[in-house]
Amino acid sequence: MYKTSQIKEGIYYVGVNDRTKHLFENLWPLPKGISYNSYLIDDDKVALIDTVDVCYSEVYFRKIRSALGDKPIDYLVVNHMEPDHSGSIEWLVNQYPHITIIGNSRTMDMLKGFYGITENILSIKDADEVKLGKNTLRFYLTPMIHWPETMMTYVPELKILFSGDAFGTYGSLDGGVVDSQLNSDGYFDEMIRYYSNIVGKYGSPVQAALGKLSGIDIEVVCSTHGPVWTEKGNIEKVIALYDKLSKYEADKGLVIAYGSMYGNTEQLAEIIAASAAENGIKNVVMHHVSKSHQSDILRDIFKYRGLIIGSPTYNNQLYPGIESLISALRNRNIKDRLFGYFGGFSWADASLRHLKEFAEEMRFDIVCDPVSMKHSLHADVVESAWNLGQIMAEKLQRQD
Ligand SMILES: Cc1cc2nc3c(=O)[nH]c(=O)nc-3n(C[C@H](O)[C@H](O)[C@H](O)COP(=O)(O)O)c2cc1C
Repeated sequence: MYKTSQIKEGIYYVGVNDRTKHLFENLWPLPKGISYNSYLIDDDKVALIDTVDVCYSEVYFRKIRSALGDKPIDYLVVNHMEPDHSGSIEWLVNQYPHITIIGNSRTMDMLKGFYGITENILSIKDADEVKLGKNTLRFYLTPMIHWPETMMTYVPELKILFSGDAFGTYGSLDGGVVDSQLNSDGYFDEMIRYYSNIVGKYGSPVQAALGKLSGIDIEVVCSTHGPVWTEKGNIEKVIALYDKLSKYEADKGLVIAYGSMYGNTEQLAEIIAASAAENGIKNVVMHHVSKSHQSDILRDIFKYRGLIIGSPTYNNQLYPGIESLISALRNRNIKDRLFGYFGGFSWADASLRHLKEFAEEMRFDIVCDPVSMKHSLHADVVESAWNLGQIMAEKLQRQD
């Protein structure tokens, strides 16, 4: 038996915590675990919103049973088909053979492809409604947050939005499920990391979705990962955060991401950072790409407006970790950054050429000429590194 959390009258949390997986999508570290959230609406008709990762089907089923007893489930709403949410669908259909699965046309294609399900399905269109009894399910298609079938489900009577992955965070739910029951401070930084890792490419679809939701009165946000947001300040905060991140707007601060094998490029990075600090930038975050996980570097680049990248020339290319980072930034269409770059070489420079091409392609605002270092730090190189940090700081200060 479980004591299932009630979020509002008749709305139960039946999600699970995963504290064993190391990497989400086998890519992104989970130092504090993750939750897969699913919700049960117990009305005249019973609806389940999303499921959980297949590894947790058993405990999920026990949670549902604790809330519902032998009562059947009428509907499963699939807001998102990614397997961390759809993984228990096949299993659920075996337990509840008469359940009707609600999704949109893109969902149906995936249900068939992933799980061979073609029967007992209800394909809805944008703004369609399904009446449960006291409550109504209204569906909003919000494609490409971050898959094509993604949608959200709103219950107007309770002003609850089941938002899918939007507004989700890494981090398990330790004790409380609802923000008012837990200390939510640490989740906001994890929400930015989650956004930058998973959703970051899709700024325009997020803006379209926010536009669609703007006329809706929302008192509770039930995402598929992390806390349920109920407190007034928090709901505004998470929506504002998504608005800001999806417009690629950022705070005053500087990320210096660099690679270095023997420390020369690293010393250049140190000088640039010291200069930026001396010129008033308190938020300076340095990432050695071989040490910091890309997940954290992306989070900080989404957070801060200033970006300086440094790389030694490596077999006529960029340092591999820098190559990988700029590929991730390209993939996410990161925009509107104040940009500087620096590089080292010993016989024929290539890193600055590659970084220049990257900056121009991304239409970054290049703050000044790059810093080029042959072999090691000489006085003129130190001078131009200091200059780069100073100009970056001055441009960031003007952002106020
Ligand atoms: C595996 C390897 C490949 C390199 N390839 C080049 C190259 O193609 N062109 C070049 O001018 N220098 C090349 N270098 C030299 C480094 O770019 C140069 O020494 C740089 O200053 C090293 O910076 P670091 O001290 O921060 O590691 C290479 C060095 C290594 C170890």
